[in-house]
Amino acid sequence: MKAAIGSRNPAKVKAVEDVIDRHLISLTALNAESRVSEQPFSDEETISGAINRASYCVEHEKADIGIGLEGGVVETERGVFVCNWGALVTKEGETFIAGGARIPLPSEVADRLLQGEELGPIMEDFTKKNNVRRKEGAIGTFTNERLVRSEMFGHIVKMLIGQWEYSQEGK
Ligand SMILES: O=P(O)(O)OP(=O)(O)OP(=O)(O)OC[C@H]1O[C@@H](n2cnc3c(O)ncnc32)[C@H](O)[C@@H]1O
Ligand SMILES: [Mg+2]
Repeated sequence: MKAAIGSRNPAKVKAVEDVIDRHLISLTALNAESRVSEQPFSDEETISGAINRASYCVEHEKADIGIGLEGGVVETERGVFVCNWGALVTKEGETFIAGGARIPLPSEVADRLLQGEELGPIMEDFTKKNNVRRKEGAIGTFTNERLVRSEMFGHIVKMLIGQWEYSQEGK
């Protein structure tokens, strides 16, 4: 069984490596097109990005299962929240989706997002650290690293693989 993850971001690749059984499933990581904005601004756009990445893996990498993980933000009456979505697409054409933990962003960060900046660079400025998005992520920074980006994506991957396994039972 061949799986592919549609990103080379270590926070995303680690999430999949931590969950799948590498004895049963081989894993390739590739930069898949999300075909949404660099900074998705709604659940729907973020879900589309995740599905597009997962489908790209099945089409271009001939994977049995493609996994797409996408980060975005959503504007609510209680502020701008980080949102994260994952999709698993099978070569048979089934699609499973799952959403991740979300927290509100501080107003300094939210204001810059609303002015059109991307969360990745904003986080580097805010923390004075490089590559936050490839490491702890915004979710890690603002939870005092009690929940880092790879673990948050790991929850999503568990929910994706679990739904796919459940659908296989009795087949
Ligand atoms: O290489 P890819 O897979 O694209 O990984 P990415 O870090 O760019 O992640 P996404 O494209 O899924 O995220 C969309 C945007 O939101 C930013 N972003 C999302 N979550 C973040 C986080 O937890 N910390 C920092 N930046 C984040 C990211 O830098 C992008 O600008
Ligand atoms: Mg990106």
